[in-house]
Amino acid sequence: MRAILIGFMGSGKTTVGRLLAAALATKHADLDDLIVQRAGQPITAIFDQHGEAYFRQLEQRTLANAIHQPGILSTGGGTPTIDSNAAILTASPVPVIWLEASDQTILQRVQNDDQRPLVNELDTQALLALKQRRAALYARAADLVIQTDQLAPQQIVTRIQTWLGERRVAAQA
Ligand SMILES: Nc1ncnc2c1ncn2[C@@H]1O[C@H](COP(=O)(O)OP(=O)(O)O)[C@@H](O)[C@H]1O
Ligand SMILES: O=C(O)C1=C[C@@H](OP(=O)(O)O)[C@@H](O)[C@H](O)C1
Ligand SMILES: [Mg+2]
Repeated sequence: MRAILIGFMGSGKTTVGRLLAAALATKHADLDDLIVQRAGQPITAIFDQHGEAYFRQLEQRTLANAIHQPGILSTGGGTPTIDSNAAILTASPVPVIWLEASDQTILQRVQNDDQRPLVNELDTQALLALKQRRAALYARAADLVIQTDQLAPQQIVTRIQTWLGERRVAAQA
């Protein structure tokens, strides 16, 4: 992988990852899509029929495999909150980019989408409490943080490309 995107549900990992991969003319992998392929059922059905713990097992195995593939990886919002996943992210030389967004932005983006089991299950207060708890874990895993509230997806892509370019130059110096 050339870059890994992390952040809360609705922060734009899937959207930005796809655009970033296109801009870099490389592949895009979305961890949730890989899990759905592996399980043969949508995320909501995995949670309903097997529970979150089973989803997390699939997520861990899928991450361990995906990290060695080329391209851009968009994770799920819970990925870095599992210790073994955080260890994989930290051990890997691949840069980890945290897409940050305010509570208000996140709520606007996820509230009318029924494809996220945790959004369906938690009320607003509990969802925002989860976001707050996870922030420290995202911060620990991240090499770059981008505050995305005022940025369109393509602007975020440009920022990431600039940062990756600077990083490459610094590594060569
Ligand atoms: N920077 C942005 N500005 C406006 N809308 C965005 C932005 N990033 C993502 N979105 C929208 O927010 C929703 C959630 O984005 P998504 O990429 O699925 O997030 P994630 O994968 O982090 O859960 C989608 O409807 C997407 O179009
Ligand atoms: O935050 C989470 O625990 C989850 C986030 C989702 O991905 P997105 O962050 O892409 O919505 C998906 O992995 C699953 O619903 C669990
Ligand atoms: Mg996503």
